[in-house]
Amino acid sequence: MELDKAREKLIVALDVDTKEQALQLVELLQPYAGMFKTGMQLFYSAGPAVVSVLKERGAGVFLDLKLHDIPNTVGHAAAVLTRLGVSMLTVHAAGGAAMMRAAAAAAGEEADRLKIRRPRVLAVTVLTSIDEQAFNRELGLSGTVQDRVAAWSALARECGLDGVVASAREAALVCRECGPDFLVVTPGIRPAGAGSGDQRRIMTPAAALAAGASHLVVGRPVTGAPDPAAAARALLAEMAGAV
Ligand SMILES: O=C(O)c1cc(=O)[nH]c(=O)n1[C@@H]1O[C@H](COP(=O)(O)O)[C@@H](O)[C@H]1O
Repeated sequence: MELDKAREKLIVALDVDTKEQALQLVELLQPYAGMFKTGMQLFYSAGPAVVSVLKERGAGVFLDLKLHDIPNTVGHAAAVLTRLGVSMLTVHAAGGAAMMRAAAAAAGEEADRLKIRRPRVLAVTVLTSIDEQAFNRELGLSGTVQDRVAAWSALARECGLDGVVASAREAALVCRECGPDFLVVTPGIRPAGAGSGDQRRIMTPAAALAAGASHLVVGRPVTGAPDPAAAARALLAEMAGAV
């Protein structure tokens, strides 16, 4: 794969407290990443304005707030977030079909009203920090993680969502279930030898792409490295060599 194509697939998670820290990372990492993810930590601390600041730098923004509430609340929240002009946003598949439909519809309607590009709405399936044991014993869900991810992916697609967030271990299954245009965004990426931290269902960048992941979300292995730019460069080189 060409480096440019690999870059489009790399999303760096800006899990920091301040706008200044986020901008410092963007400056270092923009040559290597196609998009930057603003999650709860940065958004709750720096506020919605941080999205505009990132966009001014030319960065595509993946706004990962994992909405999970009743359909009416999630629909209105998705409309508000659409106004920020983000490229992607997330809801939890566990919120159910009506909630996912409300999010997709509201994002589409608001984008049409403002004549802006509709953000891609993604369903978070089973968090990558959950292993089979926690899935069965703590969440009280029966069956396997793979089956749950496949079922929630199919439901998300039926509800008009653009893709899912899942571990790369389920990427091939989701591609088979939902087709090549459905996005499979995979966190829990760890280069060989990197510490897994709180992640449980992990994969290397090359293996994730080979399994069919459309985008890789990477945080600490890059942002926590002594030289984040060098870590991102190495990761991108591994991705480019993968398929
Ligand atoms: O929605 C997400 O992005 C997400 C879903 C998931 O199942 N697991 C997961 O780790 N994430 C996010 O992906 C990023 C992973 O960060 P690192 O573990 O530092 O690479 C974090 O920002 C998480 O919030």
